[in-house]
Amino acid sequence: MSIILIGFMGAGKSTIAKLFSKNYIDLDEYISKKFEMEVSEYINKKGISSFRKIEEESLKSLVGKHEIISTGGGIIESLQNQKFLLNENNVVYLKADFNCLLQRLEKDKINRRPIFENLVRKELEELYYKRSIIYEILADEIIDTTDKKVEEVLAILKEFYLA
Ligand SMILES: Nc1ncnc2c1ncn2[C@@H]1O[C@H](COP(=O)(O)OP(=O)(O)OP(=O)(O)O)[C@@H](O)[C@H]1O
Ligand SMILES: O=C(O)C1=C[C@@H](O)[C@@H](O)[C@H](O)C1
Ligand SMILES: [Mg+2]
Repeated sequence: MSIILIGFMGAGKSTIAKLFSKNYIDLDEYISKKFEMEVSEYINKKGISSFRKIEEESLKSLVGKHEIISTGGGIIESLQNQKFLLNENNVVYLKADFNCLLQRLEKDKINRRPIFENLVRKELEELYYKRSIIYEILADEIIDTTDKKVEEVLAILKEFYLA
């Protein structure tokens, strides 16, 4: 079994997965290593549809092989992935208020996110609300990370799965 973390950009999926288990895989990192370029570069060069296809193949091939998987925020843009995630039993939605996510994303100088960088605030907010409904439907567990430290979120996840 694999725990699969879903949620909007900045929810902390990659951060939490790395801390939860050595046997983690981050989909963005996996794709980046496989194609020897940053995800942002891949999207800019090959387009978002191509990236979504790669995400679909990667998710399917990695589930079951790692204790925890952190997905990219847009994993649920694919209907195929939505169906796939609906059939999985350990999908955890890391959620947070829009303003909280915005603050985290603005502070994060390490990761580049074309979807975040290329949208104005209103567009990003619309995307957030559109996606939030889908994350909720697909989730088996939901952790609200708003105003929670990384360590607190990690402790809640461990309570669910390691207690
Ligand atoms: N609970 C938290 N409190 C404060 N900052 C956080 C928290 N979780 C993550 N962060 C910070 O927010 C930024 C984004 O985190 P992270 O890259 O883990 O998000 P993500 O969900 O993987 O996003 P993406 O969908 O783009 O991959 C990082 O700088 C991280 O340190
Ligand atoms: O929310 C999104 O659509 C994305 C989130 C990131 O994790 C990356 O997967 C990429 O930048 C796209
Ligand atoms: Mg991530």
